[in-house]
Amino acid sequence: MKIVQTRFIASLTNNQLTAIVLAGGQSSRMGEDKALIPIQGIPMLQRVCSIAQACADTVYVVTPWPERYQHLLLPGCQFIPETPISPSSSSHGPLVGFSQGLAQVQTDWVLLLACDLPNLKVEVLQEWIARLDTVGDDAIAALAHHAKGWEPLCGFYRRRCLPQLLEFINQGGRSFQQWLKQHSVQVLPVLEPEMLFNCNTPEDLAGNE
Ligand SMILES: Nc1nc2c(ncn2[C@@H]2O[C@H](COP(=O)(O)OP(=O)(O)OP(=O)(O)O)[C@@H](O)[C@H]2O)c(=O)[nH]1
Ligand SMILES: [Mg+2]
Repeated sequence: MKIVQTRFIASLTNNQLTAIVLAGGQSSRMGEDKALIPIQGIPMLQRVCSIAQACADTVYVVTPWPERYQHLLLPGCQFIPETPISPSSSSHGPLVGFSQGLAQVQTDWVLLLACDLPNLKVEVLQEWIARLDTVGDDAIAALAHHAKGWEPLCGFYRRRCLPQLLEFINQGGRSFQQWLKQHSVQVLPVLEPEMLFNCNTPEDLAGNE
């Protein structure tokens, strides 16, 4: 008798994961809005959204400027217009933007992506997604790690971390690294570090062409 062993890998399907793309930074180092800069003819925000769509059925773009990006929104992607948390702050940073996106999420896990990641690879993200079911219950996130800390804007968060996140923000916290230090986070393996390349300056842009 032949015994066939099937290796069953439990994995989330696209409708069990939401993606949030952040597009609300000042781009002060770049000197122009990074989200709109074309890489191989496609604006960075649009590139990231199409990768996000390959991973999740629901894709939100959190931004204070939906009108600015309306023309490049892919069908199926939705804006979450960001609101200032204090009248004096024009930009409150990615952590607050993320919290406003997370508040709309219905799935257990969220893929969070910055809009300035021109080298993302769907296959690597899919591989990470396949691991999410094995992440310990105590972990609020699953992220890549490097010498300077976590890679917070290309990784996964549990929806249920929202109350802790809001508490941190209400106490004045604005740093992902500081927030993550307070919690258990699962490390994701980085086999292709170039996919995390972050395009912040004109030199980064020139080097990536
Ligand atoms: N929604 C939202 N996204 C933000 C905010 N601040 C930064 N981001 C996004 O977070 C990601 C990482 O931003 P950074 O590269 O650190 O910085 P930046 O503010 O865009 O640019 P710099 O001014 O050069 O630091 C990018 O996708 C930004 O668009 C914010 O206040 N709201
Ligand atoms: Mg950046």
